[in-house]
Amino acid sequence: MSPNKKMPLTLCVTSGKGGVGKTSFTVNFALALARNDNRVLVVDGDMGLANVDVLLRLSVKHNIRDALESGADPRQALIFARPNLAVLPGASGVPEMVSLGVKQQARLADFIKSVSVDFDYVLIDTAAGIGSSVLWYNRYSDHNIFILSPDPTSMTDAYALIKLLSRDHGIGRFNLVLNFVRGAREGSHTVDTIKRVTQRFLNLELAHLGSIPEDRAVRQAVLDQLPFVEQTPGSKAARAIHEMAQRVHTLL
Ligand SMILES: Nc1ncnc2c1ncn2[C@@H]1O[C@H](COP(=O)(O)OP(=O)(O)OP(=O)(O)O)[C@@H](O)[C@H]1O
Repeated sequence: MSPNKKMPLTLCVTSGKGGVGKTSFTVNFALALARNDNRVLVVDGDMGLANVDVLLRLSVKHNIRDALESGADPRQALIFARPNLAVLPGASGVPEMVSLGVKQQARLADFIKSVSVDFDYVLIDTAAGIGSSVLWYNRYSDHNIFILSPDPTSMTDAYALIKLLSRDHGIGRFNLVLNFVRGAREGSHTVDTIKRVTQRFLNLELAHLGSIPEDRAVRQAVLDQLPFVEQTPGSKAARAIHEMAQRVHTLL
């Protein structure tokens, strides 16, 4: 690497509650960034139940765990899924990868760093919950993107994870993406509520990167194993993703 080479910006996509659209967001946001001439790496950091490869219909030969254990060149595990877009597939059904020990964390950090150098953005799709791999990925990344839905359980779980990360892990900045929005009023009410609560009880200002409407195109794209920004580029969800990709500099 040349001494002046810019390091990639690493963004961790996380949520607290499961099923709120982290993987759909990560894959489609990555594609939108890739189409804006950025070189993007998606790391499937859901160490127990990986599925980035499923949404892109990729055939996986080596995953993150195989590459870590074999000591082979980590780049061999990368799949070049689209122009400007590579994927480091996660391990599925491997419970010990969910709770990382300190040594594993150090190896994973070296490993991800070594594959990241050729990219402008690294997006890490984490597991749901507050397992040690989720906390570690949040600490490792330059910035986080918190996906939540207007569902009160999603807000409660996001709040719990934000509290844990700010209190015990030194993270002071949180960027929200609201998903499954069914109307402007619901969207702004949800964002205002979580911002007010975190300001009042944690003394934290949350940033709002954008909102994605509930959109049948998203579910259909998952069923067809194609990203919705490709399958239905004119859909409301795809337009929302492209707008956020244009605003990515606000995370810096
Ligand atoms: N904006 C949306 N409109 C409609 N359906 C959506 C939307 N976003 C996500 N979904 C659907 O919600 C389901 C869960 O999405 P996804 O797998 O991306 O969530 P996740 O947070 O990554 O889940 P997990 O925590 O299990 O990893 C999928 O079936 C997806 O199609």
